[in-house]
Amino acid sequence: MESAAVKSEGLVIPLIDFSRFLDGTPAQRKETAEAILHGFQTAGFIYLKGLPITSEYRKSLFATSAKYFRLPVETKISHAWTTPAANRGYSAPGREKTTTLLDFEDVKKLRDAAPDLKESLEIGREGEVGHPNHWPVEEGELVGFKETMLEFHDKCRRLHMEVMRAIAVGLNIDEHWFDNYTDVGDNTLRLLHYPEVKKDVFTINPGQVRAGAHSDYGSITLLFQDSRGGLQVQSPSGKFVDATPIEDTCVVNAGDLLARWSNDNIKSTIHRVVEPPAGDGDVYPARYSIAYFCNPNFKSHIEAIPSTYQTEKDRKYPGINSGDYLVQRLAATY
Ligand SMILES: O=C(O)CCC(=O)C(=O)O
Ligand SMILES: [Fe+2]
Repeated sequence: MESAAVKSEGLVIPLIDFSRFLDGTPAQRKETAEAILHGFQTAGFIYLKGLPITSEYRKSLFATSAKYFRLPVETKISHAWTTPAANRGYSAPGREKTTTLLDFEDVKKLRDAAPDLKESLEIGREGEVGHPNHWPVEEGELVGFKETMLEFHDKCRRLHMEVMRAIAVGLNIDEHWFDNYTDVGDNTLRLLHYPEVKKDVFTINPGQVRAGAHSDYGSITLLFQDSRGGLQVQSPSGKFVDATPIEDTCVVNAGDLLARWSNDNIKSTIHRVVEPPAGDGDVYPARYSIAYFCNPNFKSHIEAIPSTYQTEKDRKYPGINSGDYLVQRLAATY
């Protein structure tokens, strides 16, 4: 059943057992779908447990990610991130600055003052014409890397479709309404590594964070975090609240395009990553997370979902192409 994973400063993030949607009775499915929609409408964030992802699988995935980040930086740079349209490859520390600013020059200033302390690898849909993934060479510890990541990409593609089905049930529209918008899997798997860092880096520069405050761009994000902590979500009053790691759960948050698609019925909430709770010693240990950014198929035309408005004049936004919207958002932050 449902309980609160986070409850602070007016922010309530529910913890929901997704197996009750996937395998439950019709009544359990409906109840779970309503809880999920309610979480997205109020916090913009939920935690899901009971996922078809075992803890062994998850451990092995994080171990594979850590092996990738152990590669020498020159090797990683050889398959670097290139353009917003491709959105694939390696980003070295300081490359991307996540922010709520939309102007490239404003973002640049902020990045120069307090670069994000993270590195990442973006993996897009394998086979997207014109945009090959930038795979590391498979040798040594990295043998099997591509297969592991593509398998996980597909598991998450299915999970995205199921979460959108839950949203549809919650909204009282056809359960499969979103299927034609989510089946292609134009989603991005992002491995993230926040390297070990001296504690005084944060005290010397009070603006320093591991990842700057931002909202995500797409439909939903599936976020798998390790046990370190540091993720924070903005409360209705503007305070940042810890979204503490809970074993074997996935944090799911709605993105800006889903907020727009739902006529602002669903919230895309600002979040960031700061230093974890202080432990002993003069360094904060490394943190790993794996984010899967889900999007409506890039070819989709996004217009207010039925049931999220009453009359034509209640529609807040004109229609927009999903792929164009996302590329425009990515272009500001790199
Ligand atoms: O690493 C995390 O926990 C959050 C990362 C994130 O919000 C992002 O990459 O959009
Ligand atoms: Fe994010």
